[in-house]
Amino acid sequence: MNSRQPIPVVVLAGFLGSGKTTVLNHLLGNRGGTRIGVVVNDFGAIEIDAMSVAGQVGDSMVSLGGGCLCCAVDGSELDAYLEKLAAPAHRIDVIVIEASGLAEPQEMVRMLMASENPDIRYGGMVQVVDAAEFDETRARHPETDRHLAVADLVVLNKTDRVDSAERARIEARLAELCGPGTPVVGAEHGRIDPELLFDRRPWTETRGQLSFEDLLAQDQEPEHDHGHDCGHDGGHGRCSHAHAAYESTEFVSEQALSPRRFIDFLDRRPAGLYRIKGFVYFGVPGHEERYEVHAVGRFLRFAPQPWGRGEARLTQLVLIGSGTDGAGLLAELEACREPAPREARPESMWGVLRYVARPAADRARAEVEPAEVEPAEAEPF
Ligand SMILES: Nc1nc2c(ncn2[C@@H]2O[C@H](COP(=O)(O)OP(=O)(O)OP(=O)(O)O)[C@@H](O)[C@H]2O)c(=O)[nH]1
Repeated sequence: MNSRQPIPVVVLAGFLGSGKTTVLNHLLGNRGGTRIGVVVNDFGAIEIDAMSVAGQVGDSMVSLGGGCLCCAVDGSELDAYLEKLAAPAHRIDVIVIEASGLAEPQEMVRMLMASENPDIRYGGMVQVVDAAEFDETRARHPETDRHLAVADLVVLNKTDRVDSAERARIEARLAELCGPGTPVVGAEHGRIDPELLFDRRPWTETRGQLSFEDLLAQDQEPEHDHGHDCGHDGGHGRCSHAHAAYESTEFVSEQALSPRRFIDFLDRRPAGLYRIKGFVYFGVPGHEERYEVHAVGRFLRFAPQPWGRGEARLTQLVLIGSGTDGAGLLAELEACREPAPREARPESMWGVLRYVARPAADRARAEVEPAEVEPAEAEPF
């Protein structure tokens, strides 16, 4: 069995100076043992300290050390660089593209969705917004509103530069401009929880030979020995970040979940629920695989995969959010349990299958807008 999963590619967009590079540097500096591939259009923009020890890998690609590779591209080269970054030898877990200057974010998303590269999959679009320049940016760049409408997650950055009344006004405006239920995460200096975008592995998982830089980073981040510092200790734990408070709710079920009820739950998920990850067992005849689920904001994907040999048929989910009602979410998930999955009709899977990435050939033909492939509502049947 080929255990290699396609690498998620997250698009980080936002207007000039909104803080994309700051967010990126924060993600790189707090990635735990996760190996990140970064695509930027200008190395100069990356300020991470590791650049000082960066080694050249060749072909405009540099190693940022400790599991990060970075390449600088223009739009036409993107596919080629994604292919290079996704090469198994690099063991990259997630790729982040800083979209500015490369292409319109929609174009980027379309390109990723049409990509024939089986080693990557589109992983959602994050739009960074400068709180202090909100009105000016919209006035100068009317396309901002279009970008916000297709974002899966919005980072309202530079919240230190506005007072609470102004922040509330911007958040209310964003709620109108963004797609229904799109989460808006406030941040100072781009400090968002990396877990909102990708899984952070424990250091030990990806550490082969310890490099000097690995040791240095571990020294600086002693809390990373469990892979993250969010106090995700099962149940409904509060995160201990000084900059933001996120809660993590975990759900495990030995019983299958009803696809219809689960899709209904996902369609109704509150905007404060920023991320869902894990896998689901539906057990519907013909669809007994392990369905990996990945949601970033409104972005939602399922990926069916075979179960490992002897692996228990379980559903295991982690839900990360802010201001979420953990007990309420668990109660809703409990209500999704299905005691008799084998009696379910195959059509009951349609709602789930709509979120499974289709083969590249189909995707290229479809020429769809992101909003159309991430419908907000389940199929009525
Ligand atoms: N006060 C304040 N400044 C910030 C914050 N985030 C970023 N900055 C500053 O804003 C400036 C622009 O940040 P960048 O991260 O370079 O923004 P960018 O979107 O990558 O910019 P371009 O690459 O030019 O599009 C830098 O001087 C940052 O230090 C924040 O939350 N608060």
